[in-house]
Amino acid sequence: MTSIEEEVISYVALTGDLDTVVGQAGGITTDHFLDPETRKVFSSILAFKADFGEPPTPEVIHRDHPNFPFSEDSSGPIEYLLRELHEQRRRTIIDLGMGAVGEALDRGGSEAALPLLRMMLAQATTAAVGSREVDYAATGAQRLDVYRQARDNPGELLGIPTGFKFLDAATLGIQPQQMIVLTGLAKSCKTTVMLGMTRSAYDYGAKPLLVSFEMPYQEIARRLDGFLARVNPKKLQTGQISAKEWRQLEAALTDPLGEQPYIVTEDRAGAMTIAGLQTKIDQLSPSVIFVDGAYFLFDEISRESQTPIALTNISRGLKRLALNNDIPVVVTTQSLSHKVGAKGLTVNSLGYTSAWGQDADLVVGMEATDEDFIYRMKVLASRNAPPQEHLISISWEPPQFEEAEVEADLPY
Ligand SMILES: Nc1ncnc2c1ncn2[C@@H]1O[C@H](COP(=O)(O)OP(=O)(O)OP(=O)(O)O)[C@@H](O)[C@H]1O
Repeated sequence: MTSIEEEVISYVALTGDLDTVVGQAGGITTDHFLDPETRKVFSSILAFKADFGEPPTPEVIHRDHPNFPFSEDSSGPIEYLLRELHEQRRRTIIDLGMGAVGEALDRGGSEAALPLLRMMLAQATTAAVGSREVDYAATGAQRLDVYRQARDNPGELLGIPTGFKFLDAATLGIQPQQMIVLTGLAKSCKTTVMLGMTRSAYDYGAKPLLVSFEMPYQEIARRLDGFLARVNPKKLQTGQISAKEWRQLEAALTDPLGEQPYIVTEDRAGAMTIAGLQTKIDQLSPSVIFVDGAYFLFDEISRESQTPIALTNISRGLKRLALNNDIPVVVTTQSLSHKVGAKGLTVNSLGYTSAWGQDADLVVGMEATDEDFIYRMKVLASRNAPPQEHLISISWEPPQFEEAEVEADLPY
């Protein structure tokens, strides 16, 4: 079996892409290679690139290091491999540091141990994924490229479409590192809207992972199937389905939905904490994660759930998940009816903690209106759009979303 270090070297040699590994995003140096043999190979790749402007081919590496085991099979995408390398290095720093701190403590007491402990902590923190520094002063040209791209394609979506034109126009899509909070009172169609977003993400080519603390898988699948086949999900349960609807259902479900997986986890116990969600992300590599009923998550720090401190830590933890994994995190959480005043749902309606409003890049509220099936979708808070609202109809016979006309210029 090849190691992660060998897989990274194989990736560079086979694709010629060294920039992803050693560039700002990858942040890998020879220090990340703990095995002396692979470290030697990686050093020689860097030296080759410095001399000739490009990384060596597998043939060149093979000539200098005949025993190096190239592997075309990789245990995950390059982003995963790089994160594993960072993790491996941080573990080693902590492991060695703890040993040294323990020895110092035995010999010279806390006074001797403390400086070592601080040093180990500083090293482990700077080696952390996501703590890579950027030289703002030197990178204007790179940002200019990004701005030029935006100027040449005005209004183009920057992320995954939500399935709602109103939201897409306001946000330009759900982007990596963002945390999006969908809120509302009980039964305000939060889950239904989130399921709509998961489908939109899937159709766009994203690989969603859905964790629901609100609904069992069968019910989620029925609701998704209902919207897909345009048959009321209730009928799929009762069996009272017409011949025409059955044909629609068959046409919708006989073939796989698409090429990539759409994963729903039933392992709620395993996904109950931020660390549990991180493990799921590590195992399943989704490109976007949806958590339905995030207020049910258990906070490992306070060892509580649904208390103000627990919810604050969970909100912070979810945002960290988005940042560290470079994926969008979309969650639903309930608002409190006694926090809904004359203005209706606001960002303060989330209750218990102000963390959701502070940590989220976008807070979307769903509010029932006096009219059946008509809901107000509100941008309650957004880092890059003003508060605004829009009427959405969610009907069930057949199931469909309909939006009032969107006046803004749409990106598509
Ligand atoms: N098959 C159906 N036909 C008609 N109405 C339905 C159907 N399924 C759900 N609804 C309505 O949709 C609303 C619930 O939607 P949803 O579960 O998305 O809300 P929610 O805000 O996520 O609820 P919760 O408080 O459980 O988190 C309810 O008003 C319910 O009556």
